[in-house]
Amino acid sequence: MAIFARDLSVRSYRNFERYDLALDEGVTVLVGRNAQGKTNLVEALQLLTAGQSFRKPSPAELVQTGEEGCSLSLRLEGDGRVLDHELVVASARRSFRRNGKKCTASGVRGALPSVLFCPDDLDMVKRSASVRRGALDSFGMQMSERYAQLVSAYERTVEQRNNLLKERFCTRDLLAAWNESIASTGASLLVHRLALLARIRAHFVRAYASIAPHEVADMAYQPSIGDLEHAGAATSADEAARAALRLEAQERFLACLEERADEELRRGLTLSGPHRDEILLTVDGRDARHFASQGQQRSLVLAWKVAEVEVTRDILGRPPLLLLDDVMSELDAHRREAFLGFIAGEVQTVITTTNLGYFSDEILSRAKVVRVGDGDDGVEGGVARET
Ligand SMILES: Nc1ncnc2c1ncn2[C@@H]1O[C@H](COP(=O)(O)OP(=O)(O)OP(=O)(O)O)[C@@H](O)[C@H]1O
Repeated sequence: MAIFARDLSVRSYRNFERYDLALDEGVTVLVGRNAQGKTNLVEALQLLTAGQSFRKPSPAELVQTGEEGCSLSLRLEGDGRVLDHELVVASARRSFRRNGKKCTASGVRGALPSVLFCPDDLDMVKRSASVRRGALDSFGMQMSERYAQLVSAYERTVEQRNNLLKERFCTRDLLAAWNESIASTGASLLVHRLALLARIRAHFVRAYASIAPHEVADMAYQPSIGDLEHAGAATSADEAARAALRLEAQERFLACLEERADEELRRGLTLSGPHRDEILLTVDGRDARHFASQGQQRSLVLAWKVAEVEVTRDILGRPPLLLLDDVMSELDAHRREAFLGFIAGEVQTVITTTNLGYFSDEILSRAKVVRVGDGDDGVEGGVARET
C-alpha cells in the first residue's frame, strides 16, 4: 500500500512567512513566476522525506531573512498510519521530529523516500564522478539505514585519515593503524553500492530503451581498487557469497593503501577507496562523459530517475514521492511525454513550472494546479513575502 504526502506547512522559511499546501495523491503542479518560492517548497518536501536537501543549506539559510528560526512540517498518510515529520531551526541549529519526538535526519528518512529531478541533474553525466557517486549514495541512504550508516562512517574515516596524512609527523606505521578500519568500512560500502547499482541498472537499461529505442545505454561501477572477481555476488541472497566479496574488497583495498602509501604521504590524501570510484555510463558502448550528445545526456538522466522510482517500488513495495523541479522546460516534447508516461497516475508527483503550456490537457485535467506567488488570486493558503 502507498504512503502519501498530504499537508506541507512552513513558517518563516526562506521567502515564506507562512505557507500551507495540501498535496494531491496524484500530480500537483506548482506554477508561478521566477523566484516565487516554488523550488523552496520542493526543497522543504525533500528535507522532510529524505532528511537532506540538494542545495545542502546551512540551517541559517533556511530561515527567512530577519527571523530567528523556522519550522517545516509534513503529514504523511497511508498503510493505516499517520506520520508527522517536522524540521525546526532555532539558534542556528536544526532538529527533526517524528510524531513530536526529537530524532536525527534518519528518523524522517525511509517512510516516504523522495526522488528529486532538478536542472542541476541534467549535466550529471559530464560532471565529476563525485556527482554520480553522490546521486547513488543519496538514494541508497533513503533505501537502507545500514547504507546511510556506512556512508557517514566511511566519510568520517576518510576525513580523519586525510587529516593525519597532512600532519608532518605522519609515518607509514601510523597510517597502518588506520588502514584496517578504512578498508573494512570501505569494503562494506562498496558491496552496498554494487548491490544498489545492479538494481538500478536493470531498470535504467529498460527505461533508456523506451526513451531512445535505437540505442543501448548501460552503467557500470568501476572501483578505484580495480575490478573484483566476485562482484556479481553483491546481489546474491547467499550471505557467505557476499562475505567473500567483502573480504576480497577489503584485502584489495588494504593492498592499494600499502602500495600507494608514499604517494599518499606526499599528497596528504587517501587515494583509493569508494570516495574515488567511478560510475560509468555508456551509450552504444561509448563512454557518455566524452561522447553523449546533449539529448543523450538528458535521456540518461531521465532513465536514471525512472530507475530510482522503480527500485523504490522493488525494495519498499511502494512508490516514492517524485519531485520534478523546473525540468519540463529543459526536455523536448518527446522526452517530456516519455517521462510523464512512465509515472502517469501511479506515483505521487510534485512538479514546478513557470508555464503550464508544457503539460498536456490530459495531465492537467487530473492534476491539482496551485499558483505560487504574488499577483495570483489562486495562491493556496499562504503568504509569500519577497525579500
Ligand atoms: N532565507 C531566505 N530568506 C528570504 N528569502 C529567501 C531565503 N532563501 C531564498 N529566498 C528567496 O527565495 C526566492 C527563490 O525562491 P525559489 O528558488 O524557490 O524560486 P522559484 O519559484 O523556484 O523560481 P524559478 O522559477 O526561477 O526557479 C528568491 O527570491 C530568494 O531570494
